[in-house]
Amino acid sequence: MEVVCSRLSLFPERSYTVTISARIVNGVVPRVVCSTCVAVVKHNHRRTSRDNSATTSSTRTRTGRPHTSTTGGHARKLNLDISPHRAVSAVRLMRIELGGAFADLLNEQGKGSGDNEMGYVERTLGFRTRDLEDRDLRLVTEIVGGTTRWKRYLDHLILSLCHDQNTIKSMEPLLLQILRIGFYEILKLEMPPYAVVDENVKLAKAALRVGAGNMVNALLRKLLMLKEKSLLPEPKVDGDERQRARALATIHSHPVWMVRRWINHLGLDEAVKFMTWNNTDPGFSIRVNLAKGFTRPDLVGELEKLKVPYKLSQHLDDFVRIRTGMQVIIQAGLLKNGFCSVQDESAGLVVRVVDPKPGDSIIDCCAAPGGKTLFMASCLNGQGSISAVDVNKGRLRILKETAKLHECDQVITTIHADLRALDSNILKGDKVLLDAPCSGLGVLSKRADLRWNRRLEDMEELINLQDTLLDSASNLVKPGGVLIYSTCSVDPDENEERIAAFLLRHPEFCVDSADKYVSPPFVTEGGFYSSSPVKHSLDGAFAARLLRST
Ligand SMILES: C[S@@+](CC[C@H](N)C(=O)[O-])C[C@H]1O[C@@H](n2cnc3c(N)ncnc32)[C@H](O)[C@@H]1O
Repeated sequence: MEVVCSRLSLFPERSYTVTISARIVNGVVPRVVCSTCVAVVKHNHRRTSRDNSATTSSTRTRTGRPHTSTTGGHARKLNLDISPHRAVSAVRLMRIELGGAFADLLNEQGKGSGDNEMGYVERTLGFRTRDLEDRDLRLVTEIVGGTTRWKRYLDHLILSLCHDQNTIKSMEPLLLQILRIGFYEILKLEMPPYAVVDENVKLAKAALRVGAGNMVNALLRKLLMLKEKSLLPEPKVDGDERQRARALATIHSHPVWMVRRWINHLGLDEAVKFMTWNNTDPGFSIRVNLAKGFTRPDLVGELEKLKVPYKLSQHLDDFVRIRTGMQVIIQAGLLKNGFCSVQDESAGLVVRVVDPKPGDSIIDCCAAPGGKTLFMASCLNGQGSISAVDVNKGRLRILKETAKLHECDQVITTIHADLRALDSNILKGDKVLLDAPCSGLGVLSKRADLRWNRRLEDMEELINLQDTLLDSASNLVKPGGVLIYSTCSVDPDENEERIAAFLLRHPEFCVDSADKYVSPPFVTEGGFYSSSPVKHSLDGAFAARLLRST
């Protein structure tokens, strides 16, 4: 029996196998929700059980478009009216929001995640638009990153502008993404407002139905009107500590628990500066690969040829900073050829704290995907060894392949193992780096969705793991050797507190100040390396050098 999904019309060209449990009464076919839409909805945790049940007799979507295609048929709809960057952004945002569920549905078509973006658009939105140009790609990156970061704030405004407070909860996932894109473009990007309204209305009509387009039109116009009159419904920062944190969390679009934590650790002003940093578009640093004989002047020459603006790093000789032009660098093949890699200077400075020298035997305990391993290997100049340990086989494979590409594989041995189970009688090193799994709270500007995936409960779990891994890593250090503990977090519980607890358990270790390895602005009172987004305009990172006496 051909079944028509009455729910989301997200996947108009798919055919479905659906088990209908409702009975046909008086010849009326019950309205059904296809398994695909149910899966999407379930993963969004937004549906009530009422929505998943068969209710009425309609057999068409609200556009009147059947939600099935003729079996095996691929009637392509070409819609050149739709701006491709918005269509791609909406699909990417669906993938971020619905995670594995949505990606799996896309892959069900037998096409992996490497498939091109327009294929995704076609399968999920139901039409083809023109291919992305470089400018579109830049816009996709900007819109997807920005909309993801500002999600809490955008949802607050969408909710405030809807008459019914439940509207946002029951809203179709795709409609919500289109609204967020429109709100973000109007509020945070300097885009011509009426074009934004027009384009997002067209997208909603083509991908969903006319009614969805009308809703987008009404809400975006209302937003424009309120913005022009400076009447946006902003939360007020007053009340008790919790209420103030809630308001700040909405204004700066972060989870409440993070805001409370930062106000405690940093004070209000610094916490606000930190959130502002997390919401800015990150620049990137590029490290040249000396192991391949490619030098910073070589990279500068290439960037000038490609007309990519750059600045030389003030902290590291092998690094340059760029704000734009990453696509151009990728297309020129500079990364694919192994001439350079993307690495934040904050991570490069951790390697400076390790201080790898030709002849060293180094163990990198949590090595994959290998950013620090490769930088350390390039410092060895072909002499010495790095044992790169990681529990994640896939990520370790990437490390191995990249090491080959970077021509520094001769000094690297990969070891697929859980550090906690590694035999310390077999493996010992002069320098042991533990770049521990952490909350990543120092890299929130680069990883737009991370703030929404981390929970307060994760912190305790991570702290316990960090303690256990520190104990295991310490067993691998030769007497007279050094243990370096690092994170990409700015949270004292994951940094200074872990070292203090470790030193109590291990009196055979003492702190070796980082001031011999990095410049004074990066050295804390306790002798640790710490980079701060607010102070140094770099990602947040931490490293402690601990000398073993016996
Ligand atoms: C912060 S990442 C390391 C990043 C890496 N050092 C770099 O610079 O590219 C943490 C790594 O720890 C690994 N890991 C987590 N638990 C582990 C364990 N018990 N044993 C070994 N590796 C582990 C994860 O698989 C992950 O690759």
